[in-house]
Amino acid sequence: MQVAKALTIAGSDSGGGAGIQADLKTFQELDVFGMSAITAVTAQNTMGVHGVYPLSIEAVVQQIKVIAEDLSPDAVKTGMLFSAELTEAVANQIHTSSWLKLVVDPVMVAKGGAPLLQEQAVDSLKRNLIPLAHVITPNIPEAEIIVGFAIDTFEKRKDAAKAIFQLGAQNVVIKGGHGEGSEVTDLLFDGKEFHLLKSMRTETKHTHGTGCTFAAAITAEIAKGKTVVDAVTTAKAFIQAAIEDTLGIGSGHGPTNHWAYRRRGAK
Ligand SMILES: Nc1ncnc2c1ncn2[C@@H]1O[C@H](COP(=O)(O)OP(=O)(O)O)[C@@H](O)[C@H]1O
Ligand SMILES: Cc1ncc(COP(=O)(O)O)c(N)n1
Repeated sequence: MQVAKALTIAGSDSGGGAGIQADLKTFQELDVFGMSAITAVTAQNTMGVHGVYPLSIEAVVQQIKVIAEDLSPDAVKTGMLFSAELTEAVANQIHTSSWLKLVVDPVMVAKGGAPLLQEQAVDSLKRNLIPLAHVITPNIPEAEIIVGFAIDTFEKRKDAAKAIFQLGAQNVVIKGGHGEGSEVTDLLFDGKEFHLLKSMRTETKHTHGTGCTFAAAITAEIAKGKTVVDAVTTAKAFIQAAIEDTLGIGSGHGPTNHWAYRRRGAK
């Protein structure tokens, strides 16, 4: 039996909707064996981030090294990296392990506003990690921080995708959750062409972990050998189902429904 394997290098969300937990649930739903290297533990629920406890560089590097020695992932995803030092150490390990199928979700701020990446780490992200990315998936505020200009029109979004491509990412997906209108459009730039992925916008407050889940679904599909366009298309359907079939749990911004895509028989 051929088993596709994916590794997530990210933060733990005790509330289970984002971070490592969202990634592993998504990998499993898409028939991919999931592995994790935890960068930070967060005390989090649907009301917000109540504590952030980064792990030591040594602890993070060792998790990645032992996976590299034994389990060779077919694709790797990064999420919350918290500091410049952790970002650089993770990038070094990915480079040393020659992991080419890398999906970078440049997590910066939680939906409730808590910082998950220190400001001084943005430089390290741009210098060390983005050049290794096969796919990068910023939301609009993250893309603005990376490129340093405001994205207030669709043309500017295209300019931002080109600018991030120039930093070395081979495929750039600028997600549209933070845009406006009755549709949500994600924009994929592969260096040559722009691809638009559209869905109806669901009016809901339960969008905790949408970015993590979307990037994890891309990673799972790439681990199975799918092209980037196909992987992003499946990921868009996966997250749309997860948002539409809401679980409605927690009193704040609740998690998405990681079962929804499979239960719909969409797989
Ligand atoms: N209200 C919504 N309705 C439908 N799809 C959404 C909605 N919000 C986000 N999405 C989708 O979820 C994914 C994550 O988008 P976004 O919210 O922009 O990222 P992040 O969680 O990083 O802020 C994207 O594929 C986007 O199209
Ligand atoms: C540990 C961790 N990682 C990432 C996010 C971002 O979540 P979102 O996908 O909602 O932007 C989070 N809230 N917690």
